[in-house]
Amino acid sequence: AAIKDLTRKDTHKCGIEHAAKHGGIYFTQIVHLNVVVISDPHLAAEVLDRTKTPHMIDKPTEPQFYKMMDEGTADPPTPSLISTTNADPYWKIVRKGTSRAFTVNNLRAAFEVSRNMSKRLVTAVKAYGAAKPLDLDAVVQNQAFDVIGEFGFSKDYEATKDLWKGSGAKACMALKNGRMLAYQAEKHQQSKVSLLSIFKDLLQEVQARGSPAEEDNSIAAHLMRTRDDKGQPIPDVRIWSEMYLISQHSEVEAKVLAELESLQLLASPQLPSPRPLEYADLSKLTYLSCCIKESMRLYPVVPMIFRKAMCDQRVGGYVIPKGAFFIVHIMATHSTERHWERAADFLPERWLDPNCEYVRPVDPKSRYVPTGPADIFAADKPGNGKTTVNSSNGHIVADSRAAHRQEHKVKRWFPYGEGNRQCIGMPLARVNLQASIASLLSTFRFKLADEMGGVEGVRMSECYNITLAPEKGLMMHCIPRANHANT
Ligand code: HEM
Repeated sequence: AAIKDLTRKDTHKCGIEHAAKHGGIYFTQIVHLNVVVISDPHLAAEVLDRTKTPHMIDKPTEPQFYKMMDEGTADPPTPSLISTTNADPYWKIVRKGTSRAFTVNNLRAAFEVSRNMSKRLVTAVKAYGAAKPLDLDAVVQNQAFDVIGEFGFSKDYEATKDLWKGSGAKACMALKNGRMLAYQAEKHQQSKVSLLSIFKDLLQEVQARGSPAEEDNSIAAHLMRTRDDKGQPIPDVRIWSEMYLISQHSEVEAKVLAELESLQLLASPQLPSPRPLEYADLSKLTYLSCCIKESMRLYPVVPMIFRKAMCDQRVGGYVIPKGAFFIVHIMATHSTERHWERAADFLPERWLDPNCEYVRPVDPKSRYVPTGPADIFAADKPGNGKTTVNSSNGHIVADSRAAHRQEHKVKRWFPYGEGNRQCIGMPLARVNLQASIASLLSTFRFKLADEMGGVEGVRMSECYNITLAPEKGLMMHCIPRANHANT
């Protein structure tokens, strides 16, 4: 069944279906790989535990996991920041260097870039008109591509200017296609060549600029400044779900609009040009922020992440042998009935509770208890998760961290991952999501195109290519609010 699952375009849904049947941890075999799939938040926390991951659990290097990504970004294929192992000293150096670009101080600059690119997108979508449906998934990716290009590398790709024919839009498309998995290998091969040339050109351009100025805070500048331990320089992201979900829930949309209107940010026939969005507005858009979190719960952009056991592991009372793989199934964790009330429903209000992202500590049901069928590796099963294996001598030792975790908050929502490999671009992604969605929603009303086949059709078109997206785009009519009453 696992091979059949793997060739499904919506292979992410298999993990959700199996988790519903087998629970928060189950074993499967994918080709010849032993894989443990996890969707219980406590067990996910154990696997992604920052103190454990550096040496006991690491990124897998087997070609089944990141080959496509590494091939598309370097020739010869080289592990990128996302696929390097913790054990590789290069990862630590690049992570440290790159993270300097994402400081809180730099977020204002990120907001400026995001606002400018959102403005451009609004202009391009207006010019396109409301009569023909537009692939909203593609155009918001163009916006994100421009933001990352400008904020990260001081490079304006202009993907948001000419949404389809421009060189930036083509580069963005190559990036999208470059992620294609095994069942679309041919498409991936075609994109690989163009993808490689995009990265090569960008690198040449950045190098040709010479040493970055002191005030230059871009990712490129920080990478150029980064040195390894010998003092040598180092060798040579989407938001479709939010727009869709908000547009499908009129009561939610009404609340978002009321929030935008209260801040004079909503376009209408009476106010065709509302005031521009400011950085300070982001923290006031509370309900919009709830909508974004709820969308990322139901449609996490990265539905699963991968790890490998570097030595025997004890997870949730099971002994997982060295060499086994973990899939931490973010999407299944986000949608399990065991941990979420009305898990399948889009309910932004739940996020008004500041503790919504954590497992309810008082709920005894929320603690994972190992049961029969998933007990594949149960050579030793104390069932309390309070022990672990010492990596240096292989001895089982008391795990004070696990006990500590039980008393502290465990996340049931982690769309950006968790632990030492958590998404480094999270601060930028958060600002850009809020700014771009606020800009689009304040200007347009969105209507799902008939060809999408309604809510059911959208659900059926979900496609997993490392990230999650509707297979043939998200076709929507974008109707300017300035021409129509906001009803
Ligand atoms: C909505 C937007 C985004 C989501 C949901 C997202 C999600 C994720 C997740 C789940 C991981 C962890 C992978 C793992 O643990 O195996 C990750 C890693 C990463 N992300 Fe993002 N990401 C987003 C945007 C961005 C942006 C805008 C950037 C950069 C400009 C970025 C750069 C990275 C990098 C470099 C890593 C690897 C970090 C490492 O392994 O040390 N991401 N992302």
